[in-house]
Amino acid sequence: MSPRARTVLQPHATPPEAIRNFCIIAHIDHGKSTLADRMLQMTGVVDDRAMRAQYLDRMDIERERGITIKSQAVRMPWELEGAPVVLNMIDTPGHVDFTYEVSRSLAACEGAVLLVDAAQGIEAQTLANLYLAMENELTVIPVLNKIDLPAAQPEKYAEELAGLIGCEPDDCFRVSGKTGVGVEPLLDAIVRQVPAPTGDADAPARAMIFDSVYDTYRGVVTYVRVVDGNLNPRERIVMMSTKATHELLEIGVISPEPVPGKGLGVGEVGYLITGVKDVRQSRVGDTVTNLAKPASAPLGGYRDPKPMVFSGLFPLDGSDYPDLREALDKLKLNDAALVYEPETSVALGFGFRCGFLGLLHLEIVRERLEREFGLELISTQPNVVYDVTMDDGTEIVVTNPSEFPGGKVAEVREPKVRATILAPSEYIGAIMELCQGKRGTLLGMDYLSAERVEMRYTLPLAEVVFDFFDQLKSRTRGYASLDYEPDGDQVADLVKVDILLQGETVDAFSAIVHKDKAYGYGVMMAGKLKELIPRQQFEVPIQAAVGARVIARENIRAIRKDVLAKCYGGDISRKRKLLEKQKAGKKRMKNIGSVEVPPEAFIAALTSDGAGAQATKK
Ligand SMILES: Nc1nc2c(ncn2[C@@H]2O[C@H](COP(=O)(O)OP(=O)(O)OP(=O)(O)O)[C@@H](O)[C@H]2O)c(=O)[nH]1
Repeated sequence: MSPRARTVLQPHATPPEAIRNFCIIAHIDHGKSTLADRMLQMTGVVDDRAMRAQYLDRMDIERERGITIKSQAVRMPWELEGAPVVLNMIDTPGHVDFTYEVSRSLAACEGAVLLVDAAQGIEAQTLANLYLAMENELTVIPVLNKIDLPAAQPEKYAEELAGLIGCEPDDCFRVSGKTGVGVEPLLDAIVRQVPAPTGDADAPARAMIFDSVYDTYRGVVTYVRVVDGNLNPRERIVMMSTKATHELLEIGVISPEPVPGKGLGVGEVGYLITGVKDVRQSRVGDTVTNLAKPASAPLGGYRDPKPMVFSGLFPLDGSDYPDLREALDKLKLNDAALVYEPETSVALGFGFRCGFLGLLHLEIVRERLEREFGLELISTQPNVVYDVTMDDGTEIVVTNPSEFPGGKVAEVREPKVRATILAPSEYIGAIMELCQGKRGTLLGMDYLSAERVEMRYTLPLAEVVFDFFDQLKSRTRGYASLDYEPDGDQVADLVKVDILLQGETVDAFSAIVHKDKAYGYGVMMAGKLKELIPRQQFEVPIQAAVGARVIARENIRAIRKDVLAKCYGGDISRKRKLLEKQKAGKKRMKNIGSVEVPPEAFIAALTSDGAGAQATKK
């Protein structure tokens, strides 16, 4: 694969007419990173020897799981009919948890390559991303990928894709990111079809931050798209949402490694370094301007990252608590959406209540804590945020079930989402049944072709974050895909179910559930704990209760474990040894009242129903 000859334009001296800013949008696994790799190779940005699979996915976790968490922007030189051009490719994350980051990356572009796996067809995220691209008024180039696969059906899916975006099936490009077939014509099409950026070169500088990444050596690296004016090294800049000022220590482009330059002009995409150490000081969506000649208004679309899902994280070994705090402090530098505060649990000891964008975000954070910081953790059932209004008008925001007020509650509001589900039409019945069971409301249904249907629902977020995705997959044999976005909140009939061991509430197991599901949750949890908690020397009742009303009960029968039974003859030193051993074993136990529970029982009870398992790759 030899790169085509080209002239390289310098960032500060590139006229906007020669710039094309585009991104690749696709459902997870449809081959976005592979296609991006091929483009890097064909434009000569990465030579064949340095190429490694998924060049742009830098974090180890990303490469191992094959998902893209952080977007990156790469500048690629290209030439069409003798005219040099610059292609800025912005790689976007594909998962629902990161929709806001996707929307900011899209806002930095004029065009989008809509990539669809030619063996799979359109999926829920293809649609969600297409709608986002249309909202941002991007020119969409439809592309069918993986045409080298024997199972590829490009003709069939070209019809589907053309019907969706209103073009002719022949307008859909057919490529293979793996073999490189069709990629060169696609690069030419990007130059022809995607509009060049427009902006006022003489106006005060305005650049939008679409990503910011913490680098151990350089501090925060901020990715920006210049809309008006220009940014130059050593200038002082202002972040318009926080009014914080910084000096521009370095400004440049990524191609594919950082190349410092003399500045960025209208339409350019690049990075800046100011020496700040925390990504919160350089927020995605914010506008950067010049301190000496500031812009009067920021660019639109800025939003604070808002955690949607909360969970408690506790070290398995209580003495690791300071390490956990330090690890979270470090992770926060790279993750503006992660929030946490100390929490104490009767059952699990000292830990942190953490807020995440969604379940995948939770899993990634947890995995990084375990892998990069060597911590062993227990995480409690994830829950959403509830707004509770009391009879006397007091408002309480509940991020932890144990904070749910016991008094006179007037109203509880829970977040809801708009979900888009795509599946073969034979599964309509199964999907409807599932969504109804999850308190969903059908908003509409459309056939994309004779055998594929798009269903739109509103669902409570709390029902989606548990095992919804797993159930959807199993009921549709893996054929359905799901995407969702926040859609305000709704009043719901919710109660808190407590689990009591010998009359003591075990806070880690309290849950806020719909009234109709309280009984089911109580019976399930009591049954599970009965299996998991070893018998004690006295009878232990396990109860599930809503307020003072017990809704389910199990008993763990008593035993008397006589460790001295084997010890005949009365050898006192051996007796002592056995008693010592028993004492050491007891040390690891957590005490709930007088009931001793091994930590493993908590872990099993909290994880065995797969609450977090659905956050893995789609
Ligand atoms: N046969 C074939 N396989 C491909 C092609 N493009 C990608 N793949 C494979 O499809 C899988 C997913 O590709 P990725 O490039 O990681 O997909 P992605 O869309 O970037 O995935 P995320 O980063 O998770 O969003 C990988 O196993 C690739 O090797 C192609 O053109 N042909």
